[in-house]
Amino acid sequence: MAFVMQKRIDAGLSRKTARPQGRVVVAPVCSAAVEAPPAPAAKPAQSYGVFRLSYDTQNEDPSLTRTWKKTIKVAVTGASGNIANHLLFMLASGEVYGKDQPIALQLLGSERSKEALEGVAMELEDSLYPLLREVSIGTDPYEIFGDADWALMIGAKPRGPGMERADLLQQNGEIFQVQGRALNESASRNCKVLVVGNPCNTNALIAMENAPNIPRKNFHALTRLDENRAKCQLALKSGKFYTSVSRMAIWGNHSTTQVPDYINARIGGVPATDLIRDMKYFREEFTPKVALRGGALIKKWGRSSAASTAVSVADAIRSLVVPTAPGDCFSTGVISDGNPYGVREGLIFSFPCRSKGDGDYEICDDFLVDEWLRAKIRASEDELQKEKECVSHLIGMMGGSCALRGAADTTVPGEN
Ligand SMILES: NC(=O)c1ccc[n+]([C@@H]2O[C@H](COP(=O)([O-])OP(=O)(O)OC[C@H]3O[C@@H](n4cnc5c(N)ncnc54)[C@H](O)[C@@H]3O)[C@@H](O)[C@H]2O)c1
Repeated sequence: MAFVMQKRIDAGLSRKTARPQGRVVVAPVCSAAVEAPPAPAAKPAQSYGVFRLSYDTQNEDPSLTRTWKKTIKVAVTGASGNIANHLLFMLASGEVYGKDQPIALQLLGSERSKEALEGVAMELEDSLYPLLREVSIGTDPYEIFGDADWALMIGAKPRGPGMERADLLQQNGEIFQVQGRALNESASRNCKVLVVGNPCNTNALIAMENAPNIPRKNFHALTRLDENRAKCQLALKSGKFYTSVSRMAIWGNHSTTQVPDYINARIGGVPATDLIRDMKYFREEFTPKVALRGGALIKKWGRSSAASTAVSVADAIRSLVVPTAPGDCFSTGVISDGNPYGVREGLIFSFPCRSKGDGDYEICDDFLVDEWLRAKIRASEDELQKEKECVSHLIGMMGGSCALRGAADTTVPGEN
């Protein structure tokens, strides 16, 4: 049921006093800020700039606010980075969660990006998005994840010169261990978590294993960009516009071992393999074109694919809050526990999924897996198992050794 959101002013204090815990500065109706009494638990992040001001939706255009839902809190890490620079404005505009969904953005940056983060908040202020009701910024994940309904984990360090993927796993794994613990402590118990920062599958695994208070099912790694790229390639090859491509699954890791599944894909409702009768193309061209697309883009433009990644994050979220069309699927990296395809349990693995639009999902169980596909899936699964062993010390597992040292680099070109 929709209801009118309201920031009521009682006894001269803003809604922030409604939160029992935390030491917060509150803004009285018409005078300078006063301090609320200190409380024991972790303090919530303070609102930024214009977002400290009070509002009352009863004074706003009722045709706009009448049907609004309760505000959701969305935490975004790496908020001053390239991907977030596109994504935040999509989130605030309502095109991701809906035009009736007010939103609070809680933005996490690193110590180095503090000033830039303030710049991002200023741009959000100046954009005057009606649905954007609160913005807070900070560098403490315990604060920024406070009560978050969604955590979009984009922030990660880039690979330094000469670093192997195994080093990146270690470096960024430590970030996701800390942030997983913070999610566990501070976020909503049903927080949905989408990890973008690479290596995203294993980072999501680390965050999940460090956040036992949040259901394992709620953790996702972004493979939607790969799905979107695969749809585009099938459109280019078939001569049919990309809106006609469905059931385009990505299996496995977000790396060059990913498996874009042409066997189950459809174009205009017809199996892609009926329309494109060219197995050599599928096996030798299609798969590498999808996996290497980011590198091709950098060669042309000198920039990484931040905009299309942001769009794919928006798509990934929408896939969970809007029901999946009958017979279709979307790809997302999720916990493999209990999957119907015999993939080893305990990995964050990309599967074809569907959703009723309630934030939850199920893994589709009706995808055909032939011998070729199975071998490819197995290779990606093996890689993820090795990645897991490389970070065993970050997820409370005993005795893993890192077999990826000196291995071929499978990071998607154009990404760290
Ligand atoms: N899964 C995918 O499909 C996909 C696609 C593209 C990029 N990526 C990955 O997304 C990540 C971000 O890409 P980008 O282009 O936005 O990079 P970027 O370097 O522009 O931004 C990253 C931001 O993260 C911040 N950061 C670093 N450590 C942090 C921490 N501990 N907490 C919070 N913030 C922190 C940095 O200060 C920086 O502002 C990279 O790891 C990249 O490889 C994933």
